[in-house]
Amino acid sequence: MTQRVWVTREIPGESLDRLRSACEVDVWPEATPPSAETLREKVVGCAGLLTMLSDAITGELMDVAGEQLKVVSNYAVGFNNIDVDAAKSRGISVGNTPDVLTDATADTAVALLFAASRHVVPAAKQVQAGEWKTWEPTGWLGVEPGGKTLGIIGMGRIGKATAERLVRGWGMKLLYTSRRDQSDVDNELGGQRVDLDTLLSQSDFVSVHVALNEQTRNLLDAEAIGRMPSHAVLVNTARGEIIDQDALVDALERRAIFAAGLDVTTPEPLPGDHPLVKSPHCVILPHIGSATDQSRHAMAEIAVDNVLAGLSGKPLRCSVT
Ligand SMILES: NC(=O)C1=CN([C@@H]2O[C@H](COP(=O)(O)OP(=O)(O)OC[C@H]3O[C@@H](n4cnc5c(N)ncnc54)[C@H](OP(=O)(O)O)[C@@H]3O)[C@@H](O)[C@H]2O)C=CC1
Ligand SMILES: O=CC(=O)O
Repeated sequence: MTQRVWVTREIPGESLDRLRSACEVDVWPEATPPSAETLREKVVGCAGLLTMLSDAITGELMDVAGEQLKVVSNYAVGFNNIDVDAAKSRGISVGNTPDVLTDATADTAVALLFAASRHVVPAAKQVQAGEWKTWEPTGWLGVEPGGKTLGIIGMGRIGKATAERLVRGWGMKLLYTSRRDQSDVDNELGGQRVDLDTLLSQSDFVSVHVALNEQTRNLLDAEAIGRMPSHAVLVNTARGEIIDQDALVDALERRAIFAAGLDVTTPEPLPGDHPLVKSPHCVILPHIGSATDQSRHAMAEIAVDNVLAGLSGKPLRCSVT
C-alpha cells in the first residue's frame, strides 16, 4: 500500500517530486502554518511528516497519527518543536537539516550585529521618510566591533562560523561558552572558554547560538542581562525563548545595554505594537537566518532524503539522535 506523507508547507525546488514518486504526498498550501487542529486532522494515517519549526509535534500528536508513523523530518536544524523522547519511545525517527544553513545563519548574525551597532534601520527609515536634514557631527553614533571582545554563547556549528567571521574579519577577541572542551577553537581562533557570567560581563558583543531546550530556556534572564556592560550589543539568531524578552525590553529602555539584534522572538511573529518592535535600539528580522536560495534548496533535499530513508526503515541522512 502507498505510504502517505504530510508536508506542512511548500518548500523550494524540485525535491518534493522525488517524494511524490515514492509515496502519496499532501502539502499544506497556505503561507501561514496549519493550526494545531488541522495538524491533528492531517497527520492521521501518515507514515511520514515533513514539518516546520512552527509545528508542535508532541507525543499526543504522534499517537493521533497512528502506529504507521515512521519518520518526522524537520525542515530546520533546530528541533525544539518536536518531542524527541516521545518519538524515540514510539520508534519514530526524527531528522533535521544541519550544516547547509550554517553560513547563511552566521551571516545573518553578523548582519544583525552591525545593524544594531550602527543604527542602520532607524537611520535608513529617516532617509525613507524624507527627514534627513544634514550630516550631523553627533548624530547616529554607534559602536565598533574591531578589536573588541566577542562572546559566543554556544560554540556549535553556527556559533563557530559566526566567531570565524568576526575574529578573522574584524580582529575580535573571542570568549565562548561550551559544555565540552573545544581546543580547536582556542587554537584556530584564539578563543577562551569561560562561564556564562564571565562572558556576559567581559564581552562587548554577545551572540547567542545554543539550541533551545529546558536547560537553555530563559538562559539570559534579567540577572544575566544585568551583567552586560552598558555599551554591549546582544544578538540572537538561535531561539527567542532563550532570552527573557521582558528583561531585554527593560534593559533597552533603561539603556542598560546599547542595542539588540534579533532574528528570533517569542512569539513569532511579534505583535506590531510590542515594545521591542517599537524600540529604536532593537533590530528585528522575521526569522530569516537560513533564508538564502542556496540554503533553503539544500535543506529541502536533506528533509526529503530523511523522509525517504525513514519510510524505508533506513538510517536518516541527518538524524537528531
Ligand atoms: N535564525 C535561524 O533562521 C536559524 C536558527 N538556528 C538556531 O541555531 C541553533 C544552533 O544551530 P547549530 O549551530 O547548527 O547547532 P549545533 O548543534 O551545532 O549547536 C548548538 C549548540 O548548543 C549547545 N547546547 C545545546 N544544549 C545545551 C545546553 N543544555 N546547555 C548548553 N549548551 C547547549 C550545544 O552544545 P554541545 O556541543 O555541548 O552539545 C552546541 O554548542 C539551532 O538549534 C536553532 O535553534 C539555526 C539555523 C537557522
Ligand atoms: O530556525 C531555523 C532552524 O533551522 O533551526
